[in-house]
Amino acid sequence: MIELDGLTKRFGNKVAVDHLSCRVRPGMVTGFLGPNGAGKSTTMRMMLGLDNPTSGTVRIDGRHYRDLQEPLKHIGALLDAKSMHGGRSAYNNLLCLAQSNSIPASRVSHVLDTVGLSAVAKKKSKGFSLGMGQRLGIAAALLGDPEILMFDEPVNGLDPEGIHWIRNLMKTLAAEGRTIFVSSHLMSEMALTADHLIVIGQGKLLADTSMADFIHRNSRSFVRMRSPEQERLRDLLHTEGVVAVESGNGTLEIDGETPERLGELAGRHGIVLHELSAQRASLEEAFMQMTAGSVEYHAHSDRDGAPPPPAGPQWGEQWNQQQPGDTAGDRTTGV
Ligand SMILES: Nc1ncnc2c1ncn2[C@@H]1O[C@H](COP(=O)(O)OP(=O)(O)OP(=O)(O)O)[C@@H](O)[C@H]1O
Repeated sequence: MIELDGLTKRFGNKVAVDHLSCRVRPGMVTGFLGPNGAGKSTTMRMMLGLDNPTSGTVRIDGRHYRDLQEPLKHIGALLDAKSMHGGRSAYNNLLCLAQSNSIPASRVSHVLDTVGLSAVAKKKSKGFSLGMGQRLGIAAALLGDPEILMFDEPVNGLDPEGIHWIRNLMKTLAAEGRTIFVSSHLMSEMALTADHLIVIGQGKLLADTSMADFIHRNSRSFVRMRSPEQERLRDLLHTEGVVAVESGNGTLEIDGETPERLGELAGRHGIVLHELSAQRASLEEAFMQMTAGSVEYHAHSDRDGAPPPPAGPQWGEQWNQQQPGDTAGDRTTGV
């Protein structure tokens, strides 16, 4: 378990992490989300004792990182894949780490095998591709067989096979009861990997909840219907008090109803349907919805001449408006 209590980090006037309090629990993959500059890397660096908090605390299994003896046996991390000594072989890089934490040399070969780098174990790591460097960083994280693992953008540079592999590795490690904490900007990948999400914006905690709950609260779900007898269908829905909105291409969108009820209704009146589908937003859409208009760093296209987006709601505002009552262990915090 990783415990953050009032964790705060200032760089001069810049508050990178702002009174962050949350728990990263064992037995699941917890995704760490936030737009560029939200404070994710700074938070992870403080967890590993690489940055000192301005105030607040972070504990690894109840202890400060600096108080852990042989820390690689408690927490393994992939933060910067380029942090390896380029002039050393993959094997020797890992051997040095192993020796500094009293880890038997046999683990080096074991983790190189796990990440698929055995064939290049004797090659200098400066010649490694981005993906190979990423695998070596993951091997280092696994070296001490720790109960807690932290990965910052682990799929960066990996090919599709590598992405599939790291996804399954994280799920397997979580199923063994370990604490897995992972950041990524790849929402589609995060949606497939994480069970739980911690979301921050401008250094503050915005959401600490299950993946399903996050998507449910931050996205619209509706039923889409299409029929060659659209007039009859519209009349029927109107008569039944169902509000349908036309969305172009002859489709109707209906909020607050189930496909089962609408399908049965159409069936009872002999109306042919060409489409009846439940529409649920993706994690990416839910994330964009939550962060709309409040991201710190926007890109603008010069070519389309579009003006910058209007000032939207602040981070987490929409989230806070949608609080029907938290479930145990799940919560959100206002900005
Ligand atoms: N050493 C530093 N000195 C000054 N400012 C810093 C330093 N490290 C981070 N910051 C600032 O703190 C804020 C948070 O940065 P951080 O790298 O933690 O964000 P992030 O969520 O990891 O971003 P990204 O998704 O782009 O990697 C940013 O505004 C960044 O410019």
